[in-house]
Amino acid sequence: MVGDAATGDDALAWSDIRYVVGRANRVVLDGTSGVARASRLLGILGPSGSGKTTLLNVLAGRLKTDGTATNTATTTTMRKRRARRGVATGRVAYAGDASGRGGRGATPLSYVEQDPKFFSNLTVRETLTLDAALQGGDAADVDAIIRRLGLVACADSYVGGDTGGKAVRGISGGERRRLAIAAETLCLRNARRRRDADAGAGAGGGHEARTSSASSSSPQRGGVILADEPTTGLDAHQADKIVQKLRETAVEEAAAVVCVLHQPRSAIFDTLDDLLLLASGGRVAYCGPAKDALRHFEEIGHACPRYHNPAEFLIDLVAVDADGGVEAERADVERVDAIAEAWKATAAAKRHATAAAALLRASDKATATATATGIEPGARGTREKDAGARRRPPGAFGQFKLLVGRAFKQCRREAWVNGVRLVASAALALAFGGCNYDVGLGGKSVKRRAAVMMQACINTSMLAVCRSLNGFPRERATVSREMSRVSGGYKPGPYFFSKLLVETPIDMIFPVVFGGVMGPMVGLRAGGKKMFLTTLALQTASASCLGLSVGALAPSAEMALAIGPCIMVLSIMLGDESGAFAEVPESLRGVSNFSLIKWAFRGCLCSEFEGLVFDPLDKRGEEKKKKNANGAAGGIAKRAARNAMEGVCPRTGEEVLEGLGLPTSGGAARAAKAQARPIHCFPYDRVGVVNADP
Ligand SMILES: Nc1ncnc2c1ncn2[C@@H]1O[C@H](COP(=O)(O)OP(=O)(O)OP(=O)(O)O)[C@@H](O)[C@H]1O
Repeated sequence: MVGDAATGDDALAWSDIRYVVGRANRVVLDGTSGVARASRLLGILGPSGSGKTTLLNVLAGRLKTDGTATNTATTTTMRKRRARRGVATGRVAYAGDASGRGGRGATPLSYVEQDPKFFSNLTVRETLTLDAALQGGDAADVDAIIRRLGLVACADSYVGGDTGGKAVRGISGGERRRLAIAAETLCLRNARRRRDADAGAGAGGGHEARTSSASSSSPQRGGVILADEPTTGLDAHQADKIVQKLRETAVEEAAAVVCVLHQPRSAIFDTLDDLLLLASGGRVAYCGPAKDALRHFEEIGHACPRYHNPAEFLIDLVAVDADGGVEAERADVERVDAIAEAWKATAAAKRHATAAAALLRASDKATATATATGIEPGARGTREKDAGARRRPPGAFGQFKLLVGRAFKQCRREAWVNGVRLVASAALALAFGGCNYDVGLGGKSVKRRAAVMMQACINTSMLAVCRSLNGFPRERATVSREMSRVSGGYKPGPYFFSKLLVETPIDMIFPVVFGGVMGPMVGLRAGGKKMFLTTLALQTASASCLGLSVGALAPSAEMALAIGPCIMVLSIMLGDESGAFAEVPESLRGVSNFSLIKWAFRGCLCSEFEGLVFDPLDKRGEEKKKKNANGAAGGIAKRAARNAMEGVCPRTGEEVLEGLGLPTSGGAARAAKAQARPIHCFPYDRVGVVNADP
């Protein structure tokens, strides 16, 4: 029978997948069933909007299924309710995974993204070597995979792109896709290796129990690779090459490779082992060997005209054209209905409809046998063969070390960016210093010193927040792909701390340069310089933490860039606890502890005024002040500070601090401690305290 090939090597089966969306309950997938087999390349084809990507997401476990069997009574209301929660109904079963909910379970599974993102300033080889190290894999695999995927010529070129580093020209689009396949194959290989080396865990052993003889004789093979539109945007030659490589990978790894394809040309269609044709409305029109597809459609009255591209013919055949008028649309719907019904009547379709349940039963049975005999499934022959592959993926500290290495490499290769930042910091300091040149020690200098401190705090934190808000969301897609990998996926902690350890000290240099140049120009107290610069440096670290947290918690880069500045403005509004510039209402005093500016400003004021002795006869800066005064002096101070602002010269800085309600000794050190707190307790997993009360 057409489409009913050998059944002993099903690696993945799904049955009766149904998914509806929106208030109108639009059906995206309508009872879709099928199988993917080990060592074969299955192409999913269909008109635009037929649900190809949605189905791939279901197979990947990105869109969960509820695990209901084909004939389980599920009411329409239940289905709708689940759809509203973003859950599809039906079953997805991987060989070796008994859950039926489409999760990856113990089955090695890799997903090749449509637009794969990598760290732009690592080379192809470095990218794969780091992946292998994170997965506890064999470095020799990297060279083999580079050769297999035809990446030898570009192995030492930067990956390029604008994510995860500076925007650089790198490898071509085709090479990038092949790199993605290489990375995911490596991941699959290491996941399998670990599963097989983990004789005790053995949940994936069902795979060997059921898959081909090649797979059982070599524990290093098997698994599933899913690829979403890997040829989109490539020229015909590159697209051919990608599909060819996917097929080679399926054979070499004995893996089931499933890919969504858009309008493939004949050569690509010929490369496919199996074909799943989805009709408009998410129904299956065909699922079986690609070479038998045209015969099946000929048998039901739809012969492919000579010299037509079979892929285009089939896609057109199952498409409903809503723009061609009512009659044409009705004819299309009737044709597609007939094709879907004809497929349902085939023996292959009936087998597919129950294949997922069979796969789950087989997994259950393998697990039960293993429990009864004490021999773990998949353990057969693996201990001896895989003795050298027992290396475990590194733990959190090992991951941290590897990620620090990458962060360091990135920073080294972006040295020119830091050079520009250094020059910009010095230039900004000159501008600040020029505007507030030599404020002197007279009464008027109190206000000007306070203003300089506030401006320095705002400038420092804004620069640090903007940098991490701009940088991190660009890395995020790459990082979340790496984190979610079935093998070598790391936790957020090692990643964030590696960034903080490498990037923050570099970031701290710029405020120190800024303060170091600006301070003497303004005439800030020399004795307070060390604490002033420390405060600015800590301020940068706190602001970077805030930027990274917002970047991690916001769902998109755009939202992060919208939220970050709002938090900064609030921080500025609530940052002046002393009331030197703006009164913070009593009811908001508690909230002001979360202000990024508050502790930095307090630290700067304390470091500047503690130990400062004023000179009432010093009139430096006053003439200029009169010109600029504009009558604004009235609102900026209170108590003794107000007197000082109005020209009544205090004797010491402590008097000013007392007037502002700040500690007269040790205040800067305590503020620094408060600033450092969010760096110790980096809140990467929640939006929370940014600056805590000391
Ligand atoms: N969560 C969702 N909410 C609303 N509509 C959705 C959702 N998921 C999928 N759809 C709709 O379901 C249909 C199928 O989407 P899908 O991306 O799977 O199609 P496709 O066959 O891959 O299309 P294309 O070939 O154009 O990429 C589309 O019309 C899409 O808009």
